[in-house]
Amino acid sequence: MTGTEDPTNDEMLVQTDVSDGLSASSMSDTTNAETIIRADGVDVWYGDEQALQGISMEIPENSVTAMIGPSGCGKSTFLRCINRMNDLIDVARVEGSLTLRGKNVYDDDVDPVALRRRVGMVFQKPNPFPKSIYENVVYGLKIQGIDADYDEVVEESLKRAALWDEVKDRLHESGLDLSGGQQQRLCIARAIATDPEVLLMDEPASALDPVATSQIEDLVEELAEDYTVVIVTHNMQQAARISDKTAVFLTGGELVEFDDTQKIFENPESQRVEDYITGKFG
Ligand SMILES: Nc1ncnc2c1ncn2[C@@H]1O[C@H](COP(=O)(O)OP(=O)(O)OP(=O)(O)O)[C@@H](O)[C@H]1O
Repeated sequence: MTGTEDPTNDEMLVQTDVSDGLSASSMSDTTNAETIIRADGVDVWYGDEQALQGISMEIPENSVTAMIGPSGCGKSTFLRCINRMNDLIDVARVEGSLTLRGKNVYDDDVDPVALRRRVGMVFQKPNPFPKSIYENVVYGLKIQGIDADYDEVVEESLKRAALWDEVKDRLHESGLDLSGGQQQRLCIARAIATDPEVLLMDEPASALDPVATSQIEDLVEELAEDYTVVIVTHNMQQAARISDKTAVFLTGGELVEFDDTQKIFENPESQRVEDYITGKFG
């Protein structure tokens, strides 16, 4: 997506959600943080091909959890399980249990639309809608018919996304006129304007230059004070810098190790993980 097109189906889905009204709690001490997402034996198939095998992990709230591993090992697939974006792929089948605050998101009575409001998503390439900065931020609220003080939401969301100072004098100019890094922060502002609990980020900095990447990394760390961030990255240094927990997936869709980030990078249990993070393969 070049940023000049209409919103894709995925973006529209994330933005057209209807609220079930649950809001984030705030907890800054990740050591004692409660589990917000628990995967237990999650298997995913695309047709006959198994993409994830028996994934189990507990993600603490108000923390950054990184998913790393070689291309095709299932990181994005796992991310998309959390807000049921895989529902949109006809051939995808998910088994096992994946709970958000104790409720299995795959239960029949869970509305995927309401779920996606609690679990926002930021995509790899910045994809502002072809609208003003202001309209981008309030888009989700407006199409959900949520009445709010839009001016306040815009200011608050842009401040939380560390973009306010750069755009406060041109809120009615097009979001597409911003730099790539600013566009991605605008997309983050758009994702948090509807007050989700979890933010899923699929390689949010991979299309950005080093300065913009560093701004996004700082922002992710700040966002974890109010949100639970789950981020897929190809960049191991980035995972080491910004995450509290790291999940290492390896070929075949296996979660080989999940632990505190420092442990994974300094003293992993698995030889395969050590080989991967020291660059012996992948
Ligand atoms: N829509 C789909 N239809 C069929 N197979 C798919 C689909 N999406 C992913 N796959 C397959 O599932 C496996 C895992 O893919 P996934 O994109 O989750 O991996 P990844 O670790 O995120 O890869 P990358 O780092 O390259 O983005 C791959 O074999 C991929 O080809």
